Amino acid sequence: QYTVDSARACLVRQEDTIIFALIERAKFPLNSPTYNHTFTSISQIQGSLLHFFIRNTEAIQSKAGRYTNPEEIPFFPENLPPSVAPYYPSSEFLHSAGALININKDIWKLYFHVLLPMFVASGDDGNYAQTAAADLTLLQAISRRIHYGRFVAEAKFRETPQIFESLIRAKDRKALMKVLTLESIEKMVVKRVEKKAMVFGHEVSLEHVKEGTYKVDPSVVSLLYQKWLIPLTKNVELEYLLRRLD
Ligand SMILES: O=C(O)C(=O)C[C@]1(C(=O)O)C=C[C@@H](O)C=C1
Repeated sequence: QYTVDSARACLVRQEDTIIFALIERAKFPLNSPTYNHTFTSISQIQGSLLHFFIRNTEAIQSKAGRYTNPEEIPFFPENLPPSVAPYYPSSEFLHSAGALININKDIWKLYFHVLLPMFVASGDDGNYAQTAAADLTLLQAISRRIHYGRFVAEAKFRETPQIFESLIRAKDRKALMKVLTLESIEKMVVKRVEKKAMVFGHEVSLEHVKEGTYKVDPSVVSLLYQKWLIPLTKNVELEYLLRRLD
């Protein structure tokens, strides 16, 4: 079962996943042909190599059961094949109306237009398939983190329903956002991810740990959390709560 504390612990663990995924994507330059809709001339591939890669990977993952887990949300939910994996009964923690919140289209646009240019170098090294794979891993990690706001919100609601119910009925977004916001925790998250990016991103050899060079810029990681990941998680929390009494 989820509690506010266990949900927070999960967000902390997801930081590791996101930072390693950032490091893996930052290994490659922008590699813009990956995203070019006219680059692939093979008739089997329609659209960009990235679209081809992600649609097909999501189809396989869907068959293998990835999206039977409510923590996972696909980027292309249209026409996904059903899971063929054995059914595993999971407890239904989320309220059904809010469980369906999906802001992956916004995350997609944000990722390619704003985030990616912040932490990859310009250039082209020809590793387009590897680039698409690294993008998908990172997009999935970011999407899971932001949509995890549904679980955080449900846990908060269950701990103190009396605080939330009247605000939800009044659709008082401003007051709800105020209750959901804990500035001290946000500051801690932003500082911690910067530190993790330093620790995980060091060049390590047997002789020494090289100071001052990082595989992904720690200040970019903290900015990413401060400006986008935390605010979007809070938006998901808010939208979830607004549907909580439906
Ligand atoms: O820890 C919480 O209470 C959350 O709601 C998560 C989170 C975050 O995104 O990290 C979001 C809002 C709070 O202001 C603090 C942190």
